[in-house]
Amino acid sequence: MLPVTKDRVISKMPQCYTLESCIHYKSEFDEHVKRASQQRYWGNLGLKMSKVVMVGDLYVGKTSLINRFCKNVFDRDYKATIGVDFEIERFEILGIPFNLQIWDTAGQEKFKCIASTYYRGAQVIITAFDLSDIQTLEHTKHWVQDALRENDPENCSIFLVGTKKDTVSEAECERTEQDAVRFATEFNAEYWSVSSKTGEHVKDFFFRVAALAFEQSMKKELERNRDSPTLIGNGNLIQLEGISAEKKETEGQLNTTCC
Ligand SMILES: Nc1nc2c(ncn2[C@@H]2O[C@H](COP(=O)(O)OP(=O)(O)OP(=O)(O)O)[C@@H](O)[C@H]2O)c(=O)[nH]1
Repeated sequence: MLPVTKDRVISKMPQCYTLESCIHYKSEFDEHVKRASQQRYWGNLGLKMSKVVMVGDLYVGKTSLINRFCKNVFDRDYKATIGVDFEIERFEILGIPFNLQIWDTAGQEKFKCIASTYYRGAQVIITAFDLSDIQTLEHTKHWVQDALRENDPENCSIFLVGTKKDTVSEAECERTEQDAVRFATEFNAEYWSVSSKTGEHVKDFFFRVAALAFEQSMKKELERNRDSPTLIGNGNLIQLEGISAEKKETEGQLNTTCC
């Protein structure tokens, strides 16, 4: 099993990728897992939700991918996304509730300016292309650039997803994947191929997204906690006979001056 790293490109999705294994194989994670058992420790962390934005050309299957995962449905009729839409999907990782807020954005040019206002604050950017339409792959670069413009690249995980796997032959898929992996390497993304129609790889893909987002948000919290040393009380909190210690001290100083 391959270790989980942000910058590794998966040319072929390992079938055995599960949320548990993703987490388990991160060596750095062991330390966190131990601490996770200390409920008080986790109780102090604000691990709740990560924002995911899905971008890509119109008709590549962004809405279908989200609907397959969140509602387990597939609609063969095309209904263009107008502006944006979102779903919240709940996970429990290491016993900790963790949500993904998945934003579906419109691929149509006329809605792009509305959709792009929702890119901000994303921890995960998913850029989708149609495996049967190579042009849509070429456009992913621009979609990622646009999404990154609104975010800190250091804090974003990027996924490149080839959709409609059921519509291409094995050979055609492999040919396109060679280009896709090249693109993914260029923008430091993980590559996956899925079919919303059959459901192939869809669940594993979103589990992987959740695992990475969770790990990212946990690391951020740990760093934040490390930077701010625990303060046990302060002048305003420790009360001496109804007057704060800080106030007493000030008064004491005043008194000393007077006498
Ligand atoms: N065969 C097949 N068709 C798919 C798949 N995913 C999506 N489609 C079809 O492709 C068309 C476009 O899908 P959407 O999910 O609406 O595409 P979109 O990227 O959200 O489009 P915009 O909202 O305009 O940006 C629809 O007719 C879907 O039924 C798939 O995995 N296999």
